[in-house]
This record gives sequence, C-alpha cells and structure tokens, in this order.
Amino acid sequence: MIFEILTTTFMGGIALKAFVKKKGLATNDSGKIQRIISLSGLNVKDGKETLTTQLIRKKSYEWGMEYAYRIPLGRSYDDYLAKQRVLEDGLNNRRQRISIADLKSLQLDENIIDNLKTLWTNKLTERKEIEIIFDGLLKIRVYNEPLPLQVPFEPGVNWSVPVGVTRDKNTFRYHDFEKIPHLVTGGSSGYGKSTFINSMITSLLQSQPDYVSFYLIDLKGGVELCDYESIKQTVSIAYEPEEALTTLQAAYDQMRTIQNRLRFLGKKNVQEAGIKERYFVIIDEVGELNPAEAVGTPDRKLKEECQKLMSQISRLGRGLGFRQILATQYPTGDVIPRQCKQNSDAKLSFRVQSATASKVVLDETGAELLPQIKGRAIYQTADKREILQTPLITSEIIQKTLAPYVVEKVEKEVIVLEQAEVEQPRGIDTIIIEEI
Ligand SMILES: Nc1ncnc2c1ncn2[C@@H]1O[C@H](COP(=O)(O)OP(=O)(O)OP(=O)(O)O)[C@@H](O)[C@H]1O
Repeated sequence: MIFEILTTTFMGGIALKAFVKKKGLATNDSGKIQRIISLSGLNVKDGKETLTTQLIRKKSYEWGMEYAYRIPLGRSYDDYLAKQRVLEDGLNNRRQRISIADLKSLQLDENIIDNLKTLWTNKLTERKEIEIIFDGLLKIRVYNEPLPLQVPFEPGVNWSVPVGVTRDKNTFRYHDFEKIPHLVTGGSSGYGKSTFINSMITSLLQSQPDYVSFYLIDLKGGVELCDYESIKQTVSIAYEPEEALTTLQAAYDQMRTIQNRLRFLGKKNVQEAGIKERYFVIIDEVGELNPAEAVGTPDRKLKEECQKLMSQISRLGRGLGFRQILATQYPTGDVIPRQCKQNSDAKLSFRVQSATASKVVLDETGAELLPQIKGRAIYQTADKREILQTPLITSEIIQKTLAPYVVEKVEKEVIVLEQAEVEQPRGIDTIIIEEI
C-alpha cells in the first residue's frame, strides 16, 4: 500500500514536471515584471552604467502579490503607468500563466494529467489584472482574481451612497457626502456615469427620503434623469441650458436663504444648527454648459452665468448643506469650472480615451488604462485612489424606490412653494405690511 502511494506520487511528480516543461510555464511574475520593464525601455542608461528599476521587496496578500520598486533617476511614475498595458499583457502571456500556488493545489494522484488539463483550460480563460501606484516606491500589484464584471446595487446609509466593490476583499466602498460634499465624474460614453448617478439618487431616496432635495440638470435630452421629474424631492429639473440657469439660480437662492437663516441663528453650518435637509445639484453632461463651446454671445453669456453659479455652489455649499455632482463624457480643457474642480475632493473616472482626459477628471493619468469594462472606474479622494466596479442598478429597483414619492405636477408646485415659505428666514430687519 505504502509502495503504491509512493509510486503514484513519484509518477505524478514526473508527469507534472514534464507538463510544465512542455507548456513552457514560468511561475515567477517577479522575474517577468523585471524583464518586461527592461525590454520596454524603462531602465535608464547613464554612460556605461544602466540604472535599473530595483526590486526592494515583494509581499504576498490574500488578493495577490505586491512588488515594490525603487525607480531610477530620470524616470517618473507616469513612465511606468504608460506601460501598464504592456506589463499586463506580458503577465497574461498564455504560455506562462500557472503559478506555484496553482501547482500546489493540484492533487498528485493517478488523475494528475486530467487535473493539469482542467487547470490549464481554466487558466486560459482567466486574466490577471494589475494596478500601479506610487508612494515613494513604485508598487505593482498583481491580482489573483479580476474584479467582478457586475455588482448588484446596495444602498448606503444616511448621506453615503454606493460607489462600488473594491479589490480589498470585495468590500463595498461608499461615498459619504457629509465628509466630501462635491464629486466630479467623467468617462467616455457608455461606461457607466449615468448608471452611477441613478444608483446615487436611488440610494439617497432610500436612506434620506424626508430630507433630500434635488436640483437636476439633464442636458442629454432628458433621457437620463426624467424619471425623477415627478417625485416630491425634485425641486427643479432642467433639460436645456436656458432651463439650467433657472434651476441653478433656484439652488443658489435656496442656498442664500439657508445662509441667512444660519446667520440669524448664529450658527456656522447646517450641522451645528441641526438642519437636516441636504440639497443635491446634479448636472449630467456639464460640458453642455461650457462657454468655450457656446454659439454666439447670448449663449456664451448664459453659460458663463451657469458656471458662475456652479462655482458659487461648490465654494459655499459645504456648510450650507449643498452637494454638487458634475458629470461629463468630454473631459477636455475647462469643461469643469476650475473652482468646482478645486472644491471637489472626490473624483470618479470611468475609462477615458487619453491621458489628457484622465487628467481633466482626476488630475492624474490612469483612467485611460482602465480595461474596457462597463462600470470599471477609479475612485479618488485626497488620500486614496482605488479601482472598483460600480454597481449596476436595475430600472425595477429605481421605479420601486420612486413610486411612493411620485406626485401630481400641481401638487408638486404647492410643495415647492410651501418649502420656500418654510425656508424663508424671519430676520430682524423684515418688515411685514398687512392690509387692514
Ligand atoms: N456598473 C455597471 N456594471 C455593468 N454594466 C454597466 C454598469 N454601468 C453601466 N453598464 C452598462 O453600460 C450601459 C451604459 O451605461 P451608462 O448609460 O451609465 O453610460 P454613460 O457613461 O452614462 O454613457 P453616456 O455618457 O453615453 O450616457 C448600461 O446600459 C449598462 O448596460
């Protein structure tokens, strides 16, 4: 019996070695990365010397491996980012994709060849994803599993909304509008901006239906946000730039009203005053309000006016309970007003077409290197940058969430008027003249 086990194991070992040799399977990503770096010209020639990208350490995590490098003088993080695709393709080269961990998991029994074939077939359909970050050292993370292609919607609590699933043990990341009030999102057409906006609005309606108000501007012909037109939480909605000015003006006036109220109460911000209402100004395709693209003087003036209001809302909104979300599929030049960009500490970028476009949304390159997967995005805050898969919300969930809040148009106008009255502060210098 012992003899039998020993011979099977021995024969299995020989078969495994032969298979690996035949398929040319290298099992070492570290060596491969080093070779790709060298072959793609990332090392630097200094006279006779070659300054190399030096591996400092490698560490194994649950999700995969992290390799930390010191980069040579004369190279930047961007140089390595530009080679991300080369690195990823090199690591996914079909001839060399089985790791030692994979081989260890194999059963060394009489079915060894069949087991190997199954492993080989599975491996051919799997793709390793990598991420490159820089924090003084260049870190290349090689993930065992790709992120899921679809993630279901999960609502947030209070003022947090779902952003997506991260590689960090597939945990859901939420964006908290109380901590970071404004957000910019961008990406080429069809990668998931509108879907993200829909899950954000739905989440807010589920978590804060009594305190959330929306000022919506949908300049994509009304196809994306029209579902929210008839809910009581939508104070104003616009589908054309002229209407956008009215909506922004309404938001701005409301913001000033709250400012007066806080002044009257002697409080610094809504949190201190215990004011629970929050106002979300959401503009889908902010590029349509770019004065640089205006046709004629009146159009330019209108768009300049809109941008001025957007800048004011982003500058003053934080303490007054105003949150601004700007979305664009044309991330070029000044499409997002500079002040809005500076006041938005959170950015969510889906795949874009160029490094320049990535810089417009994120202030950094990288979003052009995202895989061509819908919903795949980079979420960046002041201290963190993560790749994640945003949730895919279904229209059934949206409609079910909206249903209790749908009101008739006339009824809605009364609500808006009533709201304006409630918000109107009774300042000490208010004069009330009554007819007797
Ligand atoms: N998170 C996601 N996961 C999987 N699929 C998604 C996700 N988001 C969007 N999609 C798919 O991509 C399609 C387009 O998404 P969406 O309309 O949100 O893109 P967009 O970036 O707003 O494009 P455009 O700017 O042209 O309107 C959706 O209909 C859906 O099928």
